[in-house]
Amino acid sequence: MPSSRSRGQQDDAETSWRDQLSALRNLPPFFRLIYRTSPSLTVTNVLLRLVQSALPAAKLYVGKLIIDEVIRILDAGGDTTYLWELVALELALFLASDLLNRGINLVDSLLADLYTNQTSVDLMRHAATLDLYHFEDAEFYDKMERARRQTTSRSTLISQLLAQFQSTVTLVVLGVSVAAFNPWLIVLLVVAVIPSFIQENYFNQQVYSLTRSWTPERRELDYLRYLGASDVTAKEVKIFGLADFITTRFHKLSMQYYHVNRKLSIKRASWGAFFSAVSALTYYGAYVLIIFQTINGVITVGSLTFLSGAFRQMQQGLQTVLSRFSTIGENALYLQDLFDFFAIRPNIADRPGSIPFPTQLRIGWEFQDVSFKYPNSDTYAIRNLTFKLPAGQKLALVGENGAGKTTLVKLLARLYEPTEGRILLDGRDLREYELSTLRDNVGVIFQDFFRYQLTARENIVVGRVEEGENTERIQDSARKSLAEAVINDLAGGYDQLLGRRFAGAVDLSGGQWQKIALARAYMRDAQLLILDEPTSALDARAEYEVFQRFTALIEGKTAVLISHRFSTVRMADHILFLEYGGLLEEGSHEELLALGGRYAELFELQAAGYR
Ligand SMILES: Nc1ncnc2c1ncn2[C@@H]1O[C@H](COP(=O)(O)OP(=O)(O)OP(=O)(O)O)[C@@H](O)[C@H]1O
Repeated sequence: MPSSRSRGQQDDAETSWRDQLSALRNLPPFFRLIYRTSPSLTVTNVLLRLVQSALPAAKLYVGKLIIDEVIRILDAGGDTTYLWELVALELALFLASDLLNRGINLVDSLLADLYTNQTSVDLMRHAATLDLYHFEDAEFYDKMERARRQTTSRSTLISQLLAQFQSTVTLVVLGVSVAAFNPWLIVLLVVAVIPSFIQENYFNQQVYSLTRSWTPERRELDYLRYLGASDVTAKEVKIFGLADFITTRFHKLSMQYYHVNRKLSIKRASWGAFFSAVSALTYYGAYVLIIFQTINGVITVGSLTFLSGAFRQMQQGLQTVLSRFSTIGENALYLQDLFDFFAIRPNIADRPGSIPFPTQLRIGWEFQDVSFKYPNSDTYAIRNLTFKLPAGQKLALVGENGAGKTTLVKLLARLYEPTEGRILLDGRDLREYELSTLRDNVGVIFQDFFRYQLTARENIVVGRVEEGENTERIQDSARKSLAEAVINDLAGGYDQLLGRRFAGAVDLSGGQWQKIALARAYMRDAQLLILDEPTSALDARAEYEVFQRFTALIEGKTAVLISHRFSTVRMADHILFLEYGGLLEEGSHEELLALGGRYAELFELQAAGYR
């Protein structure tokens, strides 16, 4: 995959410190998201951490007082009450710190769980508002994939962010008390930690660039993993003997990733070791300085333990704060993906002043010189199409594979909008109607309808979830679509779990699935019903029966049928014959036969096959 590699390397160079710093601007909206998830947990968390952050300095200071008091008693003797009070106080501080830590961890994990749930819901809701073409676009898919990862992995950012706040307060408290004894210790501290921070930050940013630039490959790896081990593909993998093909491809790609990643990890570990040695040296430098001061009588032995303890804690604390700062910066960069995803707006949306779909169609639909190009394609899928679909008419679409039948259906349902020309509904542009009522009134069963791994009943109910409790309607729909016989044969009847994914589920044949999916069409009160070849797996007689019932049962409603079987197509009032996205012939079955054109030719071809 040479092209994507070179693109990846370009990304490497592009993701700079500046990106990371500017990504920090994502933190306030992120914090608002956390707060919105649970205001009470967020406030509790901050308060607990605030108290906790004062404890390290307090514990060290009480330790100092204890040592000084012990030395005083050793030198001069006297009452030990004060000493025991100090010991009791240190114990209390220790217990409080442990308790606070547990409280903080608990609140952190509760908050993270709630946040993950909330963002997952937000993500699904937002995805539902987007245009169909977004999902057919690879770049969008990468973005969505990255955003999806954010919903779970970003929950650790919550505790990082709050811990950062806590550590900073701890550092300030320790810093003020150390500076009171010897300000030079602070300078030493900063000198020791800054270079290590810079290297840490550099490598974090490298890892981010690497992960990001490998998104397409990681998606491919996920896909290969799915191909290699999934119920859906198992059959073909066996028949075609694809296991080796898939695993070799997976292995090759995963090793490529492993090698670049290993190189970076080794570099990171080596530099990390070097800087940690520098840290150790400065710590002992400071230690020697404090020991000299104690020997010279400038400070007490208690202060020696306080200062060396505080210095070590500050050094570790500062290192943690700085490296966490770069992890936060890196996480904030990832957060950008989530916010970018939420910023995508659908093009197909209600316009100001949109009107509800007519309760009763008067005129019907009209295509006026409609042309359409898929956003990612240079060629027209529909070309200069002009035709009328009067209210109540049963229209059939015929044409060879790729002629544009499904595309025309997508335009009718406004899943896409024409690139040129207009689609009118009762004399007004389709875009003037509210999307929600349009979707309620246009029911489509696609050839690649979805097989939900749910119960038979739920598989029908998805046609109109509002009617989920209406058993009569569900059974009626099943009867109309010929699914009733299929369901009656199932051990669990309507409550039988279908598919292969879950335990106790029963899989159906292609034709049986189609009958169930067709029942969805009858669940709706839609004014336009479209069947886009959902009957291809039915035998010829069953398809004939299904369509005959369909046209009779939806009497008075407008319908569009797509089928490659002429025995079915001839039932329609009007037929459009499409070729290369354009209209080649149109008329009733008899008219088209009389015309003696392509329709007649293909009809004869099929009829001859049956003779
Ligand atoms: N999502 C898409 N992005 C880009 N091009 C597409 C997309 N879907 C379809 N096309 C192209 O648009 C043209 C029309 O496809 P369409 O699916 O409408 O044909 P069809 O008549 O329904 O075919 P079939 O009988 O095989 O179902 C084809 O050339 C196809 O390659």
